[in-house]
Amino acid sequence: MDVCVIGAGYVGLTTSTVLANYGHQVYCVDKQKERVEMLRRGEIPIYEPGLEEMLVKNTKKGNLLFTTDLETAVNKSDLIFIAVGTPQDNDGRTDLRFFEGVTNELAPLIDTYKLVITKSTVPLGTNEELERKLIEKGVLKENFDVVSNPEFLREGTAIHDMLYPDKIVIGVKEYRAVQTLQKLYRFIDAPYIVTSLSGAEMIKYASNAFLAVKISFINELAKIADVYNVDITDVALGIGMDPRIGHHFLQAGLGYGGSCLPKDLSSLEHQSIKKNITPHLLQAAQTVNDSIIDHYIAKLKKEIPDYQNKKITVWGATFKPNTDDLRHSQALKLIDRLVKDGSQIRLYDPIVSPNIHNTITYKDMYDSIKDADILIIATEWKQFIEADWNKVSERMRGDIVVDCRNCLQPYTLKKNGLIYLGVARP
Ligand SMILES: NC(=O)C1=CN([C@@H]2O[C@H](COP(=O)(O)OP(=O)(O)OC[C@H]3O[C@@H](n4cnc5c(N)ncnc54)[C@H](O)[C@@H]3O)[C@@H](O)[C@H]2O)C=CC1
Ligand SMILES: O=C(O)[C@H]1O[C@H](OP(=O)(O)OP(=O)(O)OC[C@H]2O[C@@H](n3ccc(=O)[nH]c3=O)[C@H](O)[C@@H]2O)[C@H](O)[C@@H](O)[C@@H]1O
Repeated sequence: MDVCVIGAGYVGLTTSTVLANYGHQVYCVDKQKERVEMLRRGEIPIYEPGLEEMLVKNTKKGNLLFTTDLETAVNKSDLIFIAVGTPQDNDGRTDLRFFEGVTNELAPLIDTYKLVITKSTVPLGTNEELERKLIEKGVLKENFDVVSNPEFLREGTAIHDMLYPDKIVIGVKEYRAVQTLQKLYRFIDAPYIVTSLSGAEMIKYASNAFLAVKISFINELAKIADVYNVDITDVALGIGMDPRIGHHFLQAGLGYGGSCLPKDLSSLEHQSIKKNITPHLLQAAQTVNDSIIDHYIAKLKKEIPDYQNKKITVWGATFKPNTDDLRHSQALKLIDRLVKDGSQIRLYDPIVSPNIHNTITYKDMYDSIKDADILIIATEWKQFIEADWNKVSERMRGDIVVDCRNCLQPYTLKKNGLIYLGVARP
């Protein structure tokens, strides 16, 4: 099938590459000229394991073309995916600027039948509104169907998640659209959940909200466990054995960040308030997440009252491992807070070198800890979990390692003469 994908971000690039890899002809459109030129050269603007190789292979085969020319891409395609960003505005609502921009650009280009598929995460009612606007702008009703097909991939495992999803959610008004999508996704073996346009929109928000609530739940329990000298990892293991609870998303730590969980939870909160429903649980999850940095700074202060005068090294800047995404990174929030308190920070991250006031970034992990008094692990990259702790101990001046992600083995550190401070791990 001939497919146009609008937006060459994490979702647009993964969708385009996977569809091209399984035999479809894909035109991936982005309005950023430099990004398109980079992609044409086979360079990828994001870090996503495995994506570059698959992208380059399909670009060379001619299955995957990058362009800024929306008109040609739409003319050549039967299916149009919208995968542009839907960020958070200053009040925490969804900023639909890019999505509405696409609606306006698409309307004059649709003069034969197209399936318009929304991959972007959009508030309830947005796809109904998209249909209404296209008709209002002169597109004939018989020339298109709108489909809501939200994406559930995680950064860092995007290709795997797209190829092996636990379900494919399709919100439709016309059943014929379901058959077309089943043909498109014939290489994916997953159950289909077919629902209304807003039903699909809500499944997406509900998923991210549930994950955020689950993380805040374990983080709140970690605070309680800490004061009772209980190891929170034992508690997570214990409750996770119950299949009704499950082990996933029970890792206590610095809290959730990234480009989606925080913004989608906040958006759902606003969508709810707009209809006069107070979303107590959603608000509580955000309150817990917002409190974590302060909580652990207070803990650090208790252990080391003059921590501002110490040499602190932070390992990890991205919002989680295996991505270069710094959006809403809790690690960056922690660094920001330490800098505000007067500390000079030395930072090492395996992928990014962000330019942060009063922070020196290092290219080598072990150089970054030379003469450090305190080492803080803010993101659980594999390199940190597998670090040579004897070397760390020799390089550091002090002996304190703060594991904000509970990703290290306390015993290994203690064996190497280091003091381990985890999250509720006595
Ligand atoms: N990042 C992720 O892991 C996931 C994101 N989502 C959702 O997917 C959507 C996209 O997210 P990301 O890929 O992270 O976004 P992104 O911000 O990384 O990329 C969006 C791209 O769209 C382009 N764009 C904006 N307006 C355009 C226009 N009018 N024409 C052509 N290109 C345009 C931008 O230049 C940018 O390259 C969001 O709604 C997000 O909530 C859903 C699941 C996973
Ligand atoms: O809508 C989206 O964009 C995506 O948002 C999340 O994916 P992602 O943001 O890539 O990252 P996650 O793996 O969900 O992690 C989110 C945050 O939660 C934190 N986390 C995760 C799990 C856990 O147990 N504890 C915890 O603190 C991570 O460190 C990270 O900061 C969802 O997991 C995806 O299903 C969804 O498609």
